[in-house]
Amino acid sequence: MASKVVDLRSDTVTKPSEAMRAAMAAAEVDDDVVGVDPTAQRFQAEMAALMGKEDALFVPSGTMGNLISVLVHCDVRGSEAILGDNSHIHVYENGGISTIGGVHPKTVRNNPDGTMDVDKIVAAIRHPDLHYPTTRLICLENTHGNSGGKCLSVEYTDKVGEIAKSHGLKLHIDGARIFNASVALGVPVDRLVKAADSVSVCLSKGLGAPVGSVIVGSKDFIEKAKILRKTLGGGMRQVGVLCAAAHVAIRDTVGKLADDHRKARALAEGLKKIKHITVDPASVETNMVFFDIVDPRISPDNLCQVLEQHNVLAMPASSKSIRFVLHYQISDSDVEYALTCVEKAFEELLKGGARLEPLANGTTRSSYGH
Ligand SMILES: Cc1ncc(COP(=O)(O)O)c(C=O)c1O
Ligand SMILES: C[C@@H](O)[C@H](N)C(=O)O
Repeated sequence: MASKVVDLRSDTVTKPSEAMRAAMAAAEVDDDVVGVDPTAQRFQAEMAALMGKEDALFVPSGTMGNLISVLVHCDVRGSEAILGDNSHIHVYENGGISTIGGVHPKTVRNNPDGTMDVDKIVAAIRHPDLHYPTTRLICLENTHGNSGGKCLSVEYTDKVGEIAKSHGLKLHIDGARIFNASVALGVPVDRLVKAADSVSVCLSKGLGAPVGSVIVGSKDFIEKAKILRKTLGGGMRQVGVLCAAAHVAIRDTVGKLADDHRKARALAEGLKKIKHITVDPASVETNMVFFDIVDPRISPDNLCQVLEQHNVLAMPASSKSIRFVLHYQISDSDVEYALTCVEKAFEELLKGGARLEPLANGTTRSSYGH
C-alpha cells in the first residue's frame, strides 16, 4: 500500500510548492486596503497583461470572483444573467448572485460539451416588457466542470461575444480552469478570452497556488470590482503573501497542465479495461475523468470508501459515476497505483470482503455533482 495518499478528488487539493512557500516568506507586502500591496500590484498587472485585459484584481476564491463579476455587470435592480443550467455559478455557488446580488438567473441547458446552443441563448434574451427582468449578462464556463472539463472553443466564445455585443449585453467567463482550456486547445489564453468583458481565473486549482483567484477586465470594471470585494469583506491587507505564491504558480505550473491532460487520458484508458466501468477516453479533453459503475450492486460511495482504504481519494459525481481529477502532484506511478486499487476495490466489494462503514444518517460522501 502506498504510504502517500493519491488524491484525485479535485485539482483544488494541490499543495503549495517549496518555491511558492519561499516566495510567500520573502514577499514584499503592505496594506492593500489603506494603500497598495506592491506584490499584489505587480501580480495583478502581470495577470492583466497575460489575459489581454486592462486591469486585474486578486480575490480570495473563484466563487467570489464570479459573484463580484456578475454583480458589477448587473448593478441595476431587476437584472438577469443568462447562464448554463449545469454551470458552477448556478449549481455550486449557493445562489449567491441572487441571494446577495438580487440578480435573476435565466438558465439555458448546457450541452454535454459545456456549451449552450447560441439560438437558445438568443431566445433567452428578454425584450423590454413590464413583466420581465432585464437581461444584462451572459456567463460561460471554460473548461466546463460538470461536463467533464470540456473546452469551449475560441470560435464559440467569439460567437457568444458577438451575440452579447449586438444585444448590448456583457460577457463573463468563469475561467476557473481557463489555462487548462488554453493548453488543450493550443490557443493563447488572451485570445481565448478576447470576447469577454470579464474573466475569473482560479489560481488555486491545477495551477497549484494555495489560495485565490484573479478577475480581469477593463479598468472601470476592476475599479467597481475592488469596491464590491471590500463590501463583501474581501479587503485583503498584506495580500502580497498570496500573490507571491500565485505568481510562482503562473510561472511554474501552466507548463505542466498538458501533462495533467496526458495522465487523465492514460487513466481513462486504464479504466476502460476494467469490466465494471464504462468510460470514454476520447471524451477526456483536459484533467478530468468521469466514469460510470455498471454494476448496480456497487455505488460510487462504496467504491470511494474502499479506494480510501487503499489511500486513493475520489469523489462521487452522481448516483452512478465517479470523478477523478488530475493535477501536477499526481505522478504516472500514482495513476498506475490508482488503477490497481480500482480493480482491487471491485474484487473486494464483489466478494463481500470490503468493510464498508455505514455513512452517517444515510448521507452520501461529499460529492461534486448531483
Ligand atoms: C468551474 C468552477 N468555477 C468556480 C469554482 C469556485 O472556485 P472556489 O472553489 O475557489 O470558490 C470552481 C471550483 O471550486 C469551479 O470548478
Ligand atoms: C467542487 C467544486 O466547487 C470544485 N470547483 C471542484 O471542481 O472540485
